[in-house]
Amino acid sequence: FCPNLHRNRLRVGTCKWQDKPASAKVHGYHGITLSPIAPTSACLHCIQERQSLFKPPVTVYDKYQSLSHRVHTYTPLSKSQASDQQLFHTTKKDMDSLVQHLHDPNSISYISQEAAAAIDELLMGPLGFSVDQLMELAGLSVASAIFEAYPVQANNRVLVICGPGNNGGDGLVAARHLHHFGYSLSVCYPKRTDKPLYHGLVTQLESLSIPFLLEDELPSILSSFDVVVDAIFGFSFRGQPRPPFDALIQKLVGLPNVVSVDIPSGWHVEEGDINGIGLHPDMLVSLTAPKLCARKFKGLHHFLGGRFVPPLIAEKFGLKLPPYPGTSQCVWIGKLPSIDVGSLRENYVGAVLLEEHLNADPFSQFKEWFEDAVAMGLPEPNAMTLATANKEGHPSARMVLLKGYDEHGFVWYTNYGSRKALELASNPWASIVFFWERLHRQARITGCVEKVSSEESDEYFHSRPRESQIGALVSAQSTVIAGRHVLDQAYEDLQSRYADKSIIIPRPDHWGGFRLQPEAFEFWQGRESRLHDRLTYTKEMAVDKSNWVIHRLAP
Ligand SMILES: NC(=O)C1=CN([C@@H]2O[C@H](COP(=O)(O)OP(=O)(O)OC[C@H]3O[C@@H](n4cnc5c(N)ncnc54)[C@H](OP(=O)(O)O)[C@@H]3O)[C@@H](O)[C@H]2O)[C@@H](O)CC1
Ligand SMILES: [K+]
Repeated sequence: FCPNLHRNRLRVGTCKWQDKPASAKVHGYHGITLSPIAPTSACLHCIQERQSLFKPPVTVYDKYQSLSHRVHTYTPLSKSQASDQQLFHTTKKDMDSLVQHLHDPNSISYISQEAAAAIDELLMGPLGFSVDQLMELAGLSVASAIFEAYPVQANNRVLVICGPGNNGGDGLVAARHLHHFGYSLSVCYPKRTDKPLYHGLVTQLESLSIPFLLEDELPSILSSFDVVVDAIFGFSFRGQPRPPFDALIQKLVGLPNVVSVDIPSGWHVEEGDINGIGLHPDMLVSLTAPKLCARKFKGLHHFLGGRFVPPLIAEKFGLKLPPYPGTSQCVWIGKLPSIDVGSLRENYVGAVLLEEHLNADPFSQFKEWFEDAVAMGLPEPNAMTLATANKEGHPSARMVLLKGYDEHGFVWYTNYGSRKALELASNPWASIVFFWERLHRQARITGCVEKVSSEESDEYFHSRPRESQIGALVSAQSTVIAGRHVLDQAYEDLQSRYADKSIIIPRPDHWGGFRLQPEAFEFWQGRESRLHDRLTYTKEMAVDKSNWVIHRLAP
C-alpha cells in the first residue's frame, strides 16, 4: 500500500515457488516486501506498472538469488516491457536495512543544531566540498522527493519561498530542477543574499522565465498553488522569525501540501513548534540527517536527502542513516501509514468517450481500445474477468487470458473439466470484463459461449511452450488433490516421457478453447466526479437485427 492511500491495487496470488498464498506490502515509496519472498508474476506486473509511484529502483528478491549477497530484479514477461524497465541493483544488505528503517523510524539518527553546524564545517573544510556543490545535491534531493510525493500531472503549480541563507539556496536549486521535471514554478525570494553563488542561481531561474513574486502578492494567490515549498530557514535558525518572514510563515499555516526543506521554518531546530502556532507541513525533506525537531514532524511524507555523507562523518557523529536505493537522491523515511480502505479512491480524469467517438461496429471499437492498452504497455492487457453461472444461477468469476478475437467472438483456452467449463456446459451465457486501469477504461462483453473447433484448439495448444503443454496434461483442473506433490510427481513423470523434444505432445481431450459470441458490449470511460461515460451496443432493439444499436447509460 502506498502512502498516497489511493494506489493500493497490488495484486497478489499464489506464490510461484511456494505452496502458500503470496502477500505483498509496499512500504513507503522505496521498500516493497513480498512475502513469501518469491512473488507471482501478477505481483511483478503490478509493481512494474507502478514503478513511477514507487521511486525506482524497485528491487524484487528472487528466491534463487537472494541467498547471494547481490540480489536483483525480475525478468519482465515481454521484451517491449523490458525496454522501459528502470530497475537497479541493490544489495540485499541495503534492502534489508531499508526495510528495517521503515519498520522502525527510531533506528535513524536525529542530530542537534550543533552537530548539524559541525558536519557542515567538516564537509566544507577538510572533506573538500564546496557550498554550491552541496547545495546542488540538496536542492536536487528536494526536487526528487517532491516529484515522488506530488506527481507532476496532478500538482503542476509549485511556489518556492526562499529565505536569506543556504536553506533558501536549496530552494532556488530545487526550483530549477522542478522546472526541468515539468512543473510550473514561481519563486518568492524577499531577502536576497549578495553573493555570486546566489546571483548565479537567480540568473539561472530568470533564464528559464520563472517568475519572482513579491511577498506582498503572495497572500491572495497562495491557494492557487498545488505545492508550496518552504525553503525559508534551515538549521541555523534561532529565536523568533523576524519580518518579513514572520507574516509569511503564518500565511503557510494550515495551507495544504507545504513541503519544508530541512526544518519547518520557524521551528526550534531541536524542540520543534515550541509556541504551538507554527507551521505543520505535509512533507519534510531532511538534509544530511534529520534534525532533532523532525521527531515532532507528523506530516505524511518524510524524506531524507543530501546523498553525500562520507563514512568519516557517519562514524564521527555515530550517524545511523538508511541507504539510498539505486541512483536515488532521496529516501522515504516516514512512518508507515495506517490504511483506511474506505478512503482509497482514484480520481478518473482525462479522456472522454462521446457517441461521435465510437465506431459503428463494437468489434472495431474493442480493437481500438485493446490496441491502446497494448500501446500503453499495460501489463497483461488481455487479462479479463470471466463470469459464468451454473444452471441454478449461482455465479463464479475468475481471471483468464484472451487468446484471440475477431468478428466471431472472444477466445480463451482452459480445461474442459474445470468449474467454468462445467458451468458453461449447463448454462452457455457468460460475461467478460477487461479493466485497463491506467486508461480508466473497462470493456464488458456478454454473450453465448461455445467450444472452438478441435483444429483451432490443436493449433493453439502446440503453439504453447512445451512446459505449459505438459502442465495442461498434468492438471485435472478444479478437482481436489492430496497436495502439491501430486502435481510435481505427475509433471516429472511426463517430462521424462516427453524428454525427447521431437515427440509431439498430444493435446488432451479435456483441454481446449471457448469462444464467446457477443450479444452486448459496454465501453466504460472513467470521468471526473464519478460521472463516467457508459456506451452500450446491443442488438435486441435493432429493427434490422444485424445492426448494433448504441445507447448511453447513466453512470
Ligand atoms: N551540510 C549541510 O548540512 C548542508 C546544508 N544545507 C542547507 O543549509 C541550511 C543551513 O543554512 P544556513 O546555515 O545558511 O542557515 P539557514 O538556516 O538557511 O538560515 C540562516 C539565515 O537565516 C537568518 N535567520 C536566522 N534566524 C532568524 C530569525 N529568527 N529571523 C529571521 N532570520 C533569521 C540568518 O540571518 P542572521 O541571523 O545571520 O542575520 C541567516 O541569514 C540547512 O538547513 C540546509 O537547508 C545544504 O545547502 C547543503 C548541505
Ligand atoms: K525550511
